[in-house]
Amino acid sequence: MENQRIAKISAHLYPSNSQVEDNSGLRKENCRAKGGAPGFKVAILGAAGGIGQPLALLMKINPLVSVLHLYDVVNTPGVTADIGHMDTGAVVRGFLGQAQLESALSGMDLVIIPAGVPRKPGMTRDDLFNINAGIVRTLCEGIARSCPRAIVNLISNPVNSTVPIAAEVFKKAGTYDPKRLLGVTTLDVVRANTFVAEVLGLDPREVNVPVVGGHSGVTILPLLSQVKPPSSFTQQEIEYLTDRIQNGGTEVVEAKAGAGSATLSMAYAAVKFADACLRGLRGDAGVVECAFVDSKVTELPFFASKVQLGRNGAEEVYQLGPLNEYERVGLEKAKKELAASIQKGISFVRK
Ligand SMILES: NC(=O)c1ccc[n+]([C@@H]2O[C@H](COP(=O)([O-])OP(=O)(O)OC[C@H]3O[C@@H](n4cnc5c(N)ncnc54)[C@H](O)[C@@H]3O)[C@@H](O)[C@H]2O)c1
Ligand SMILES: O=C(O)C[C@H](O)C(=O)O
Repeated sequence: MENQRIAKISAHLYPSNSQVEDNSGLRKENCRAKGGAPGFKVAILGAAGGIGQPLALLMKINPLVSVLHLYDVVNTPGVTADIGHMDTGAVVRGFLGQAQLESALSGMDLVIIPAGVPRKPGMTRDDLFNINAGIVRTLCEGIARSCPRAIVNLISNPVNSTVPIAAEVFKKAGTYDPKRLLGVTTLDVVRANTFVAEVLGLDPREVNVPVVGGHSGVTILPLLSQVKPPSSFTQQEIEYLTDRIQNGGTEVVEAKAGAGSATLSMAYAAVKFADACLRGLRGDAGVVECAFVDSKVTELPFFASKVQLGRNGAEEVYQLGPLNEYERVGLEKAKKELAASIQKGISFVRK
């Protein structure tokens, strides 16, 4: 019933998914456009949300994007109308509700997923599992049907479990390509760069901190011994920075006091990562970012580390490099928690 109502509203709002208004009498097919500009086709699932809206805005500005599909179960007509008026290259189309998921996904090169509920103070990311696991499963089933070769950037929490869920869905459908599924941990790197730069008195744009493991509490493992430019830290600085990076998400959740979690810095991080994926797809050399991927770096089936992005997604997953004693202890803690979260995701689909 609800789906029918949404489909009806949507058909009215998007008669041909044209950017040209019907009420002028001028229809898309009567315009002089010769087809899309060169570039990649990108879909955002959860595009009307706190992350989705600024992410859509930033992707509309990205010169590598020719077509931008905005999908959500609410509010995409308004977001699409608004963003569609920006005089940048990408053509924007909106899709509302499950009935339009297939159209939203068909032909996409990159799918970014920030759909799902965010934390409130006092919650862990794992507390989101019960709601977000089902959302991610449904969306990934759609990807397996409509764009099985797309690169997938998964943002929805808990990332340590939603990436294994997505992998299981794709395996079930026979479409799993481990290189094409990437859990987005860029916000941890963005935060680490910011906090380390502050301590060292540097410009954050000059700093690069590898952050490995996963995306929750102790699974977020900054490798301060590998910071670029090479830097040394006191033990007090190491403990302060590790704690702040691991709890950066909670810092924002508490500051927002019930109004959600990081959205603006996350949209920035998501675009940074998506842009790297698109440059990789284009064939640029030397595009390296941290991401939570199918991995043989540890005994765990998934792990975040530096990956080389190319025409096929995560083409090379890099080893961790030399760790100091503090980082080795942190790695053991991270692996213990990660193992349980990964298994929880796998069991959700296999049960
Ligand atoms: N990976 C990271 O670093 C990171 C950072 C910040 C937030 N997150 C996570 O991202 C998710 C979204 O956060 P937010 O602040 O944008 O939340 P939000 O509630 O503001 O937006 C979520 C959007 O998802 C939509 N949605 C719900 N079910 C859907 C479905 N089945 N299909 C499509 N869309 C659906 C909602 O309608 C809403 O518009 C949360 O799970 C949050 O924890 C991850
Ligand atoms: O902390 C959260 O719940 C959202 C996100 O994972 C973050 O790191 O900001």
